[in-house]
Amino acid sequence: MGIPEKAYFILNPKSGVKSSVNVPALIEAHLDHSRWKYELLLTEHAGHATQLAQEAAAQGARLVVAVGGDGTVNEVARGLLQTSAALGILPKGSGNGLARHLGIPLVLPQALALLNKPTFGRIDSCAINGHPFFCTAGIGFDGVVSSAFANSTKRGLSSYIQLVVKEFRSYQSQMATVRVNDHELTSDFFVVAFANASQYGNNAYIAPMANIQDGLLDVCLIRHVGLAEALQLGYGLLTKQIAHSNLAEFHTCATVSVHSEQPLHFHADGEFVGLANAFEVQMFPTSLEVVAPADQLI
Ligand SMILES: Nc1ncnc2c1ncn2[C@@H]1O[C@H](COP(=O)(O)OP(=O)(O)OP(=O)(O)O)[C@@H](O)[C@H]1O
Repeated sequence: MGIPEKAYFILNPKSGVKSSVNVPALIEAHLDHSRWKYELLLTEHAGHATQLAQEAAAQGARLVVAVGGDGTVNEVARGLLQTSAALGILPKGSGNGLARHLGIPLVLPQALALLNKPTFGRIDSCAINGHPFFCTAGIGFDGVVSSAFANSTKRGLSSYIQLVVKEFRSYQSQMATVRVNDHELTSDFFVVAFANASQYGNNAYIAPMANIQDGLLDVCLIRHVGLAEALQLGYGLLTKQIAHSNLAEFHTCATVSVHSEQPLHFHADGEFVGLANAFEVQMFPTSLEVVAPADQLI
C-alpha cells in the first residue's frame, strides 16, 4: 500500500439546509485513512475558502474538497486553478449544481467512498468579467434573483421559488446586444445564461446538452416573457426540455460579449456579482482537475 496523500476539506458551516449533519464525524468515519492524510478547515467568512484552497495547494495537497454548495465549490475551485491539486466535492448546499452535473453522490458517505477510490479528470472553467465560474453564470432575471437571494435569510427550495415568483412580478426585461459567433442579436432579454455545466442546481437544466469538457460555452438566450411563458420555461427547466422550447435559443462558442444601455444584474455560480453594462465571458478549456465518477469523465 502507498503512502497516504494530502487532502484538505474546506467546510462552509453556513451552507445548506441540513445543518444537523455532523460532517467532521462523517469524514473521520468514512474516509480511507490509508489513502488520504487529511485536514479539516472551516471557513470564517465569504471568500475565505479561496484563500484556504490556495494555501492547501501550496502545502502540497493532492486533493482539496469543497464541503458546501455551489458558492463554496466556486471559491475553492478558483483557488485551485493553475495548481496541481484536484477539486473534490462533498455536496452540502441547497442546489449542488456542479456536484449533480458531475454525478457526485449527494449522500455524503457515498461521496466519501468516491474520494477513497478517486478517478481524476479535467473540466473547463469560465469567467464573466473576470469572475470565475464552473457551473453557470447569467445576466438579467437570474442575476436579479441571485441578488434577492443574497439579501434573504431564508434558504431551501420552497423559499427560493417564492422569491422567484415575487421578483418576476416586478421584473422589466432590458434591451441588450449579444455578440456570439460573429452574430449580433439585439432584443429585450429576460435572461442571457452561460452554461459550462448543464444545470443551475436542484436539477433545473438551463442547457441540458452542455458538456463540461468540450471547451465550449452553451449560451441560452431567453427573450421577454409573460407569465404563461415563464411557467412553460420553469417546466422546461425541471423536465430537461428547455432546448425543445421555442422560448429559448442556444449557441455554443468559446467567447461571448453582451452590451446594454441600462446596467444589468449578473451572477457567477448563483452568487450575485454586481451590475454592469458590458460583459465578456471567456472559456478556459480543461483548466481544473476534479474527482468524479469514472463514467462521467472522458
Ligand atoms: N463562515 C462563513 N460565514 C458566512 N458566510 C460564509 C462563510 N463561509 C462561506 N460563506 C459564504 O456562504 C455563501 C453560501 O455558500 P454555498 O453556496 O456553499 O451554500 P448554499 O447557498 O447553501 O448552497 P447552494 O449554492 O448549492 O444553493 C457563499 O457565498 C460563501 O461565500
